[in-house]
Amino acid sequence: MTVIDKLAWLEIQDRKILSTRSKGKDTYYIPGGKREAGETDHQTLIREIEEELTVQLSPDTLEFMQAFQAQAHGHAAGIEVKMQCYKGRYSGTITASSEIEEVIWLTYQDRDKVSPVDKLIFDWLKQQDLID
Ligand SMILES: Nc1nc2c([nH]c(=O)n2[C@H]2C[C@H](O)[C@@H](COP(=O)(O)OP(=O)(O)OP(=O)(O)O)O2)c(=O)[nH]1
Repeated sequence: MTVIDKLAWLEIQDRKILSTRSKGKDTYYIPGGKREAGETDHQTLIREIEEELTVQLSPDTLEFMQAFQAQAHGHAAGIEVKMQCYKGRYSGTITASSEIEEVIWLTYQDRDKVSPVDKLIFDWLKQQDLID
């Protein structure tokens, strides 16, 4: 089985989770991306979050939360994505970069608008009473 190795940033404010939508897509993704050869979790996360949202994650504040795995959205059946999720503080102002069309704060009511792995994450956040 192929598993795509991704790091994701779980940023919750006012009991909503930060999500993004790429140009031309109709499904929301939690921000993050794929590891490049030799990168640590922290290096991948910091790079991807800066690329997508133009903010800088503070390395000392990054804290692993949980990993989730499911069918990768937009890929053939059997290709899965594993998202290792971290929380952490940031500096700067969250702004959509050129690759992102929309930045949005979602609640559990928006579960049908996110990818399969994000549905697992939404379920977990709801269970932990972290999102509305
Ligand atoms: N970042 C992110 N990726 C997700 C989420 N849910 C989900 O299925 N994915 C999937 C989309 C793809 O099927 C899979 C691998 O991404 P991809 O192969 O399209 O990677 P990419 O070129 O966009 O690379 P990258 O910028 O994310 O590093 O990750 C999510 O919530 N956030």
